[in-house]
Order: sequence, then structure tokens, then C-alpha cells
Amino acid sequence: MSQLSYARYGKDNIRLYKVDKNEKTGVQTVVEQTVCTLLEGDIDVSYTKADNSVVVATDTQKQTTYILAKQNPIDPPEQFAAILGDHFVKTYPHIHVAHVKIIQHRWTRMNIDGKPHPHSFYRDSQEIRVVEAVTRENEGVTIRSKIEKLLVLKSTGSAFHGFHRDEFTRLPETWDRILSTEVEAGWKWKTFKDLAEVKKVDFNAAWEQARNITLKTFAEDDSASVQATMYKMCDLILAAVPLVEAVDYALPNKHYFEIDLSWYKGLKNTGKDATVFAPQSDPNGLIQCTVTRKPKSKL
Ligand SMILES: O=c1[nH]c(=O)c2[nH]c(=O)[nH]c2[nH]1
Repeated sequence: MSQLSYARYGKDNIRLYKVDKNEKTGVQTVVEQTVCTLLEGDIDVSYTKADNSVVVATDTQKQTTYILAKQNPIDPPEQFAAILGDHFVKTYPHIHVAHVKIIQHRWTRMNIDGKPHPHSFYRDSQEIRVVEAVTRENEGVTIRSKIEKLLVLKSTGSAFHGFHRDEFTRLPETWDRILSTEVEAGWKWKTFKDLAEVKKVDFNAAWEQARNITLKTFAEDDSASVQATMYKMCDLILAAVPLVEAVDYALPNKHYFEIDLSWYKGLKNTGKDATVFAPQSDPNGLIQCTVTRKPKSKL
């Protein structure tokens, strides 16, 4: 009557920490990640016939993550995700696809008395670096890198006017508003043919470029809208990282409402006099886009 249409399974929320100890300088460097591994392949009978012989236990996937983390660098996370995926599809003939997601958490080195401290770090924000890698047997590796939860605000330099108006429109036009968003930015790499090709890429430099472009464009653009500003970010990242095929953003527009305080002794707090605002938690705008390269003209 029924059939298994799709299946994958694995271990989620594998928490991982690795320290690199430079014995010469005494400087230690730490990386903390949350890893998810999900495997696909000839595993149907484990669902349909209660046959566990095909199951690479989720505990085995967790132990493998620890062992490969010991034997390989875990930074950049893109490379470690590809190392894990490569291991699963090569080690088990009946496993054909490995999905590996890695969330990298921030541990920023402390500056004490103006000097970087050799072994002390702090969490400077909830921002995370995310990697989603899919390794397919004999087909290569696809990787998407992401920035998430990067909270930004500019107190001026943002406008929104000239938008469509009809009988449902209440929003006044503005030439000066607060702009705040929690950046979710992703960039999809070209398909890599194997792990060796992945190992040649400087993923950390690309992450830094994408992050710097996001912040600089947000700060410096005389924003006509979230849409127009995010398109500029996408365009700049495509230009900066040639191996990237597509860039996407999802930006919530976190509204800050003016408050009319004129009822109190004629206090002026609207328009150019507005200094006290009411931050809104919901609803929020949500603006998304994906930008790719124009196909090369054949002329
Ligand atoms: O930058 C914006 N884009 C919109 O689409 C929109 N809609 C809205 O109400 N405010 C804004 N701001």
C-alpha cells in the first residue's frame, strides 16, 4: 500500500571543540562547532523490513566526527564538512550521499592591557558561521556557506519612498529612517569534483570578504530600500569570490516606530525631531533574494 519515498538519518547537535596549542609561542587557538551528519543510500530495509544490518549507527557517525576532528583540521568548517562527507561515502559502499551541516560559534580572543591574550576568549555575539555540504558518490561536493544572526542597525542613511500607493496604503514615505536587520547571507560554491579540489579553496578569506562587504555596504550605502541595498551586497560578493555561483540574503526589516509625544506639554518627537523610538519585535518585513552571474554573451 505504501512505499518509502525518501530517507536519510544521522546525528544532530554533535558538539565539538578543538584546541590548537602552539608549543613554541604558547598561543592557543580554539574552534567550537555543532555538527549534523545525515546519510542517504541503500537503507530502505532498515525502515521497511526492520533490518538494521545497513544502519551505520548514529552513534558511529558521532564517534567518526570526533576521530576525524582529531586527525584533521576542523577549520575552515567547509573543508571539515567535506572531509566528513568524503569519509562516509568512501567507507560504506551502500552509503551514496552525506549531508553535513556545521555551525561554528564565535570565540574571540581577549585583548588584555592592549595585548591579545594567548588562551582566553569571549563570545562577542550570537552570530554564527554555517556550512551545508553535500557529498555525492562519484559526483563531487556542493557547499553553501552562510552568515546568520549578525544583528546590525544604522540610525540614519536609509530612506523608503516612491513605493506603490493605493487605497490599502497607510505607510508615509520617509527620507530618513532607522534601518536594522539580522543578516542571513549565503553563498553557494561551484560544485567541487572531489576533496582535493575543496582543499585548495580559501574559505576563511571568502567568509571575511562576504562579512566585510555586508557590513561596509550596510554602513555606507545611502539605502533606498532593503531590496536595493541587499542587491549591491550580492553583486559585490560575486565580484570578490570567483568560485561562488550564487549569493542569497534574507533580511528581516526590524522596525523602529516614531512616538508622538506632543500630548505631553507639546513635546516634539516626530519627523526631524524624533529621538525616542519604540523598537518593534513583530511583525517585521522580510526581504529575500538570490543573485547569480549573468550567462556570458556568446558574441
Ligand atoms: O526597505 C523596505 N522595503 C519594503 O519592501 C518595505 N515595505 C515597508 O513597509 N517598508 C519597507 N522597507
